[in-house]
Amino acid sequence: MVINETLRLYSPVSAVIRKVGKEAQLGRLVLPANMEVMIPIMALHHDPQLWGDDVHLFKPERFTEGIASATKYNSVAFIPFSMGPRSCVGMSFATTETKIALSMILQRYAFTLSPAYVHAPFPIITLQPQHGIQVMLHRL
Ligand code: HEM
Repeated sequence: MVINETLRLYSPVSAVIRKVGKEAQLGRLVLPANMEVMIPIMALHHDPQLWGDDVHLFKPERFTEGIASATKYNSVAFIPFSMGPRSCVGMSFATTETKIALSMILQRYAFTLSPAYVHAPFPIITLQPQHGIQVMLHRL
């Protein structure tokens, strides 16, 4: 739940681009062949119509009943790893690695943000903390 909520609010990849293979109808739009379409992952993850008025709050409990329930069964509302045949091949690896790293840290330390921390998510190819993330570790 914490990992999903982090990926929602701070999606490392903020958008993906796809090329239209052959002319296609998308709702009222006709997309010509070869047109490039940007899918704004970050905007979808921050859309109050999809997530509610508390969209900007960090609330891992949104995912208590899983992703399908959190997105009200709208499969494009949460796509940090993109979707379809060219979605991220590293998804399971990245998620497992994050769980292992977090559990190794939390078995040994409690941590809080340093007062020096300045919240400044900044997209440079991937989303990054502009001034780093200063934390204070407390050995358990
Ligand atoms: C939290 C971590 C990660 C996120 C959020 C992420 C997200 C994404 C996204 C959104 C795409 C689609 C990009 C596009 O179509 O333009 C992608 C593709 C890809 N990712 Fe990741 N990724 C992560 C970690 C990893 C890791 C750890 C690996 C390798 C071990 C990896 C390997 C790849 C590869 C090879 C593709 C291209 C797949 C293709 O085009 O068929 N990713 N990733």
